[in-house]
Amino acid sequence: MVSELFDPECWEPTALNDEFRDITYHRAADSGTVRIAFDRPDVRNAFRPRTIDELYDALDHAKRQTDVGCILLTGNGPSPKDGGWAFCSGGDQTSRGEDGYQYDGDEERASEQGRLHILEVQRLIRHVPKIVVCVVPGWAVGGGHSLHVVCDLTLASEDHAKFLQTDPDVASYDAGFGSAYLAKQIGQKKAREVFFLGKTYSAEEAAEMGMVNEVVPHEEVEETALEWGERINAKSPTAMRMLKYAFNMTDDGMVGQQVFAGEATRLGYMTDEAAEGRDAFVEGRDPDFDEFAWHY
Ligand SMILES: CC(C)(COP(=O)(O)OP(=O)(O)OC[C@H]1O[C@@H](n2cnc3c(N)ncnc32)[C@H](O)[C@@H]1OP(=O)(O)O)[C@@H](O)C(=O)NCCC(=O)NCCSC(=O)CCC(=O)c1ccccc1C(=O)O
Repeated sequence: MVSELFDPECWEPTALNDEFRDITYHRAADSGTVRIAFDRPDVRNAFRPRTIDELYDALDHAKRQTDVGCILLTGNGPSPKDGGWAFCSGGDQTSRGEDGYQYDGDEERASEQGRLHILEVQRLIRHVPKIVVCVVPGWAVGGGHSLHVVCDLTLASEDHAKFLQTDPDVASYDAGFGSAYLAKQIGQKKAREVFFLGKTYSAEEAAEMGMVNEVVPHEEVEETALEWGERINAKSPTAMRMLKYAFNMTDDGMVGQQVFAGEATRLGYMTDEAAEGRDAFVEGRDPDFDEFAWHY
């Protein structure tokens, strides 16, 4: 069993799925939605360096599927130990060494240095030209909380989802999206409360604060997520991509401008006008742009 909420009839394992140990990676049987899930339920889906490597690889693979418009990011469960549910409880504190999180005991990667590369995953979620939905079936804590913040949308289980920031308890601090971008979502006072008081919020409270889009009964979470995927996939890929980058741009500085502008350039390249510029160069003649309007 992948997860108690996982309906095997709706999903097919991707080619990469068998290579992964810490996550699972499926594609919807009849729509352009993929499901990437933390698969360490006995430790509330805490991530170690290997987990992050696999997550990055799955997201990067999903990015390159041109018939996929929606990525669901979730956590498998419940825990076989105590029945607890989690999306993700952040960095695995037992893997934490002096210079980051260690590949200890991971025979394939043991020689590498400590890592802090969940931020690379955050940036990929931010820039992937698809809509990323965080599907929260239980705890979203620490670095797991920050992941939900950076996703485009969040759907939460009414019964088990709980939101908590423990970063300062373990002397960690996500000073980027996890905190500053959270403040854009729920306001400065509330974001400071999340970090400085470390309260636990229910799914309903998180929705009222503006960091969760919708709360549904636990057993309906994945069904609803798949419905969201279908809604997303029915829309114009170009419009959705440009909108995502437009939403990002005001907070992402020059990188936000670069990503949006890159897509504008792609659209420009698709025109006859751009073809004339390219062809003129290749044919060794001056370009003739006379037939192209100076649009206003
Ligand atoms: C998540 C809890 C609130 C759940 O509480 P509860 O339901 O009572 O369950 P427990 O009995 O506590 O836990 C069950 C079981 O899981 C183990 N476990 C839980 N979380 C972790 C964890 N994060 N690491 C390791 N193990 C974990 C727990 O020990 C139990 O094991 P047993 O053997 O069964 O006893 C609660 O568990 C909790 O508070 N967990 C800790 C949450 C936490 O502090 N997370 C780390 C925050 S810091 C972080 O995430 C790093 C952020 C980060 O990645 C980053 C930030 C900035 C720059 C770079 C980076 C980066 O790249 O790393």
